[in-house]
Amino acid sequence: MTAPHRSGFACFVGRPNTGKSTLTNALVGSKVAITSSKPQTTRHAIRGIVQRPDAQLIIVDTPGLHRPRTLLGQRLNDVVRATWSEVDVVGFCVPANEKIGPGDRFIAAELAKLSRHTPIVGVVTKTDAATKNQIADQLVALQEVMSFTDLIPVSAVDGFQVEQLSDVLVSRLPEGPRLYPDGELTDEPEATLIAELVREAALEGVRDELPHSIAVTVEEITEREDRDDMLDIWANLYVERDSQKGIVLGHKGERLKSVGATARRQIEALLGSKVYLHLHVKVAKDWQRDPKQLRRLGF
Ligand SMILES: Nc1nc2c(ncn2[C@@H]2O[C@H](COP(=O)(O)OP(=O)(O)OP(=O)(O)O)[C@@H](O)[C@H]2O)c(=O)[nH]1
Repeated sequence: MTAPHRSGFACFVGRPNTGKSTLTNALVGSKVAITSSKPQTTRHAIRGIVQRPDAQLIIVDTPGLHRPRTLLGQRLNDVVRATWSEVDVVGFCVPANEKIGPGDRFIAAELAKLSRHTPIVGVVTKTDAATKNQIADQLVALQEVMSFTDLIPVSAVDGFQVEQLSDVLVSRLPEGPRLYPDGELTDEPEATLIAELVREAALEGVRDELPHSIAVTVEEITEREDRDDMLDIWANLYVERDSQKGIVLGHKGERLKSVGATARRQIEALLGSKVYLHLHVKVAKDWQRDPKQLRRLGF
């Protein structure tokens, strides 16, 4: 009897520089390609898809969890937690060659709340950069921070146990068919979050005039061909009536310009990349009362 096919979502969490991206690439097996096709099953950014004969493992991205200092910081943390609670398995990454610190403990405390519903796999990364004793000590130390369903040391650089990690993650997925067509590797950056940032900026100062009339869609995100540190983002800002369009645009479009500038700065902070924001205002008549429009706007 062959094993049932499994499919589902995983994400890696951990302090910056703990090797999450490199590990994702090692698991996926080739550089993550960017396609424009929008996944239907998740609103989160897809980092890569591990295609195996027996399983499809979709690795999603989360922005880092921070000690929140601002409302936006709290919002971002909410997004992170929402992602964690929607995946089938979480990998908590801690490098073998660095002492476990307060940053790791902060994340572990958050993850512990999740562990009743979601399996958490402890991943000791960068084993190639540590001695056998260091690795053993780190496994013990990590186990003392919180309890895991599995604990595994890996190296994305020399490939040590990458296959085994893939097996462990897959074993935690539910049975199910492929969710994406073969060969499709998708990377949808935080489109939902970007739309939220634009909406926030647009509502600043005019909340009373445009209570709930604004919706934002992110139509496309592309990398500039001639430079890899610049993203072009096309977003539409929908209002319900022509009169509201004037409010959003402001005198000679000045208001929209400043909304765009505010949103751009926040998006750049979020993505860690320079951004050119192409922002267009459109009227979608009475969209709040039109189910078809609502669906199109992501509600
Ligand atoms: N020696 C060694 N270095 C690694 C390994 N994996 C990642 N690195 C290095 O560690 C650094 C951080 O790796 P990333 O994969 O970018 O880490 P990350 O956790 O995704 O970082 P953030 O995006 O900042 O959260 C890079 O310089 C990598 O080359 C590994 O298995 N062994």
